Amino acid sequence: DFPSGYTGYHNFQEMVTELNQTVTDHPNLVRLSTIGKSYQGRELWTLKISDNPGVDEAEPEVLFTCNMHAREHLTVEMCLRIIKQYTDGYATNPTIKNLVDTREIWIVPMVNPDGVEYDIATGSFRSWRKNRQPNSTSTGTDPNRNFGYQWGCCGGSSSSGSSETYRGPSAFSAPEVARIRDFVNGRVVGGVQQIKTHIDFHTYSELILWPYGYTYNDTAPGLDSTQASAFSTLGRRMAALNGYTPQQSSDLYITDGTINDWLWGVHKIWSYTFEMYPTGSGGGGFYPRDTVIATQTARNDSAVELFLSYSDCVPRIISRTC
Ligand SMILES: CC(C)C[C@H](NS(N)(=O)=O)C(=O)O
Ligand SMILES: [Zn+2]
Repeated sequence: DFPSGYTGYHNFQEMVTELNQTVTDHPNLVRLSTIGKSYQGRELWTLKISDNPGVDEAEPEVLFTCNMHAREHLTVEMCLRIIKQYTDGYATNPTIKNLVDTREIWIVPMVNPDGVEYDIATGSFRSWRKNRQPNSTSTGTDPNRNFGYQWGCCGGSSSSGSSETYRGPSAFSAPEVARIRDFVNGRVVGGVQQIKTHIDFHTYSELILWPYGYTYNDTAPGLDSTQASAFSTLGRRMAALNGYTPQQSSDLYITDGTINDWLWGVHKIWSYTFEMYPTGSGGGGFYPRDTVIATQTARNDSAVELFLSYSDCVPRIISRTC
């Protein structure tokens, strides 16, 4: 489990307990489901938040994913913060009520539960990143290099099984990644993808990132200048609220097979990565103590609210129609 100084973080079971409590507290606002299992058989729990959550209403859908990388434990806390804000806040905050009434919000708080449990299993952190799936030479596929858009195209991942950015033997070879693929593909209803926007929470560096990651070019097939402008405008507006640095993903470094590139490249979902606190190893790097959880998750409240407000039509932020 988490060592002392870190017991405020949620391990897999504590996260599940929190989800079950949310269902108990807000039965009319949430539905708990699983999109399948991790490599080692842990459920990939998914919470839907909306009015009439048992009904697929004709409302824009929003996806939040967290803890894809095992050691990035602050991110499961971010997904739990969003769950708390948009359920506990429903009765008292009219802005939150309106967003919940007019959107369907999907949250996957722990995309990589096997990696999370491995990282904390000995009581000392192991700096684990990947999933726990064996490969030909080592263990672990990087889920954020295993998605099937421009997979392995561009030097933004590794073919070596021991690498931290091992892309896997083929796209979607990681069960956790294949389950996200299946869930998102399943949200195509009547030929129309219902999910309009997505944020993938990572740590660290305090950045807001948008596609593409596989190329340095601002525009590329499937991403024109108007779309690039909408991505950057919303990214900059959110960064003004949380103090992160906004930039195209590849300005950080080239990556291929990421969730952001697949969600946009294949589904035209406006997909971002938030790299949370700290900016550098001075703040504890991947392992800030649990005393930062409350402030560093609440820090994103207004950015998430703005994001949800534009989730029906992101181009509206540059005065375009959908
Ligand atoms: C989303 C990309 C561009 C950055 C991310 N950085 S992290 N969270 O793994 O350190 C990653 O390498 O997957
Ligand atoms: Zn990460």
